[in-house]
Amino acid sequence: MLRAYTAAAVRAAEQPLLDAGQGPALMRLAGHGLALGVVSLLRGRGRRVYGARVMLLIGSGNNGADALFAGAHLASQGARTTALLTSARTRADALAAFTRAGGRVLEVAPGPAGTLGSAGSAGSAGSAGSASTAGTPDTQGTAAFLREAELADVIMDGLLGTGGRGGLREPAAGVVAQLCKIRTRGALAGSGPAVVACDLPSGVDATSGEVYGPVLAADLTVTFGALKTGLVAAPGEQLCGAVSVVELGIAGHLGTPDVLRLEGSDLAAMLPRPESTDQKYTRGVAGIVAGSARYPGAALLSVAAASACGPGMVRYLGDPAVSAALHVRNPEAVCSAESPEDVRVQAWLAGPGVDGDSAQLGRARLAMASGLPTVVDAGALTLVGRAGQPGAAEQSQLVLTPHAGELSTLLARLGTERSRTDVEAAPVEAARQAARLTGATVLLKGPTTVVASPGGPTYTQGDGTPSLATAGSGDTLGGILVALLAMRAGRPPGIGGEPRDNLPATAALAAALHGRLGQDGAGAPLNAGMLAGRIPAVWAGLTR
Ligand SMILES: NC(=O)C1=CN([C@@H]2O[C@H](COP(=O)(O)OP(=O)(O)OC[C@H]3O[C@@H](n4cnc5c(N)ncnc54)[C@H](O)[C@@H]3O)[C@@H](O)[C@H]2O)[C@@H](O)CC1
Repeated sequence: MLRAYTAAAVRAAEQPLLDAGQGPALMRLAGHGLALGVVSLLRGRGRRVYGARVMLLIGSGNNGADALFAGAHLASQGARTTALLTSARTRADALAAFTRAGGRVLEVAPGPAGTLGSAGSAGSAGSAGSASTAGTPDTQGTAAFLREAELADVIMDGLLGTGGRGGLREPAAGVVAQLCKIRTRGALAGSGPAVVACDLPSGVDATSGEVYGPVLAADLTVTFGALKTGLVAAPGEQLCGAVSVVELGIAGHLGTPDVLRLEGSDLAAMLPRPESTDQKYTRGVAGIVAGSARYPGAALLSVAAASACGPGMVRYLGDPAVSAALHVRNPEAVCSAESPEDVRVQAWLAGPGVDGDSAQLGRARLAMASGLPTVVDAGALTLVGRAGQPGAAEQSQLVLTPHAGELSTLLARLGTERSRTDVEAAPVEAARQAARLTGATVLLKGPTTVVASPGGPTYTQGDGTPSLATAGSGDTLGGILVALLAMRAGRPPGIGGEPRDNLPATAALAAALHGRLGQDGAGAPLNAGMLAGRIPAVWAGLTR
C-alpha cells in the first residue's frame, strides 16, 4: 500500500534531522537521488549521461538547491548542464557545487556582472547562505536558456517544492510558459526534452494536488522523504508522470498518512476467494435496483459487472421488460419486481438509470434504509440527506459514487456551493466535505478516484485510463462495488483492520479493479459493454 503525507507532515518529520544539523546531508542525498532518476530516464530513452544536455530551472528555496546538487552529479559524469537562476536568491553551497562540477549558469533574475562568481566562491568557502544578486533583468540569459532548451535531453524543474504557494510568479512563470510550448512542439514531433520534477512539479500544491498554472508537466517526479498527497491526487497527479521516492530516513517520524493507495499486492490480498465450505448465500448476494424502461442499459451493465465478479448470486429488482433484456446476457441473475424488503441480499446497488421511474426510486429508498452496505449512484443520489439533522436517516452504511457534477449538485442541495470546476480542482477536499456532511463513504469518480469516509482513511486510486471516461462506465463500477461488498460481507476486513474501514477499503478496491479494466489495449476503442467481459482475466492476473 502506498502512503502519502501532507507537506506539513513531511516537514515535521524532517525537523529532528534538521535540528541535528543534517540539513545539508539531506539535500545532498536528495540531489543524488534526483540525479539517479535523470540517469535512468536518459538510459530508458537510449541516451548516455556523457554529453547529454540537461537544463535546470532553479528557484529561490531548497528545491532549487536540490536540483543544483543533482546537476553537479550529472555534470561530473559528463552531462552538459545549464542552470537558469530565476531568483535573486540561490543557496550558495549548492551553486558552488554545481559550478565546481562544470555546470554553466545563466540568470533571469536581476544581477550585475560578477555576482555569480561571488556566489561560487561563497559556496566553495562552505557557506550555506544565499547568494544575492541585484540590478537589471538579464533577458539574454533567459533567451539563451530557451534556445538551448529546444535541443535539451532533459529539463529539470527545481523552481518550487513543498514551500511553493500558489502559481509561479514572474519571472519564472514566463519562462515556464515558454518551456510548455517547447515541450508541446517536441511532443508533437515525437522528440523534445523530457521533464524531471524535483520533489513535485512547480505549481502543484504538495498537500492538495491543486494546480496553479502554468505548470511544466513532468515525465518523472523524484520526490524526497515520502510521497506527498498532491502527487496522488487529481489534478496534480496527472502532471507528475512516473513518481519515485528517495528515502531520507524520515519514515519513522511521519505519523498517520493523509492518503492511502492500494497497489496490486493489496488487491490480490483483498479480492475474495471462494472457500470450500461456501454455498451461494455465503459467497455473497448482490442486490441491484437499477435501470428503467427509459434507461435499461444501466441495469444491463451493472448486473453484467456484478455477476462477472463471481458472487453467489445477483438479484435484480425492476421492470420485467428490463429483466427480460438482461436475461439474454446474464441468465444467472435472479430477477423480480419485488420490494427490497422482501428479498435477502448482503449489499445493494441503487440508482443507475432510475431517473424518472417512481417505482425504482421507491425501491432505491428502501434499499438505502435497509441498514445493509448500499452503493448509491446517479438518480438515487437525490435521496441522500444531511447527517445529524433531526429525523435524518442513518447513512453510515452508504457508499455514494458521484462524478464531479453530481457531487457539486449534492453539495448544493446540502447547502454548500462548490461548482463542478471547484470539485475537479480539489477533489480530495470536496469528497471529504461530502463525507462529513452526509456521514457516508464517498467515492468521487475522476481521473484519480477519491474515496473519503467520515473519520476513516482516504484512498486515492489512479489506476484508470481516459478510455474509461465513457457512458456506462460508472454503472460497471457500481456493479463491481456491490458485488465486492456482498462477497466481503461477514469476512475479515483484511486491509484497514477495522470493520468500520471495510466500506472505504472495498470502495477503493472496486475503483482499482475497475481502473485496471481500462489498462489493456492502450488507446484501442473501448465501450462500457466490453468492461464486464474483462473482469475475470484482470482478476485472475491479480490473484494468480
Ligand atoms: N526540509 C528538508 O529537510 C529537505 C527539503 N528538501 C527540499 O526542500 C524543498 C522545500 O524547500 P523550501 O522550504 O525552501 O521551499 P521551496 O524550495 O519550495 O521554495 C520556497 C521559496 O519559494 C518562494 N515561493 C513560494 N511560492 C512561490 C511562488 N508561487 N512563486 C515564486 N516563488 C515562490 C518562497 O518565497 C521561498 O523563497 C522540498 O520541496 C525539497 O525539494 C530536500 O532538500 C530534502 C530535505
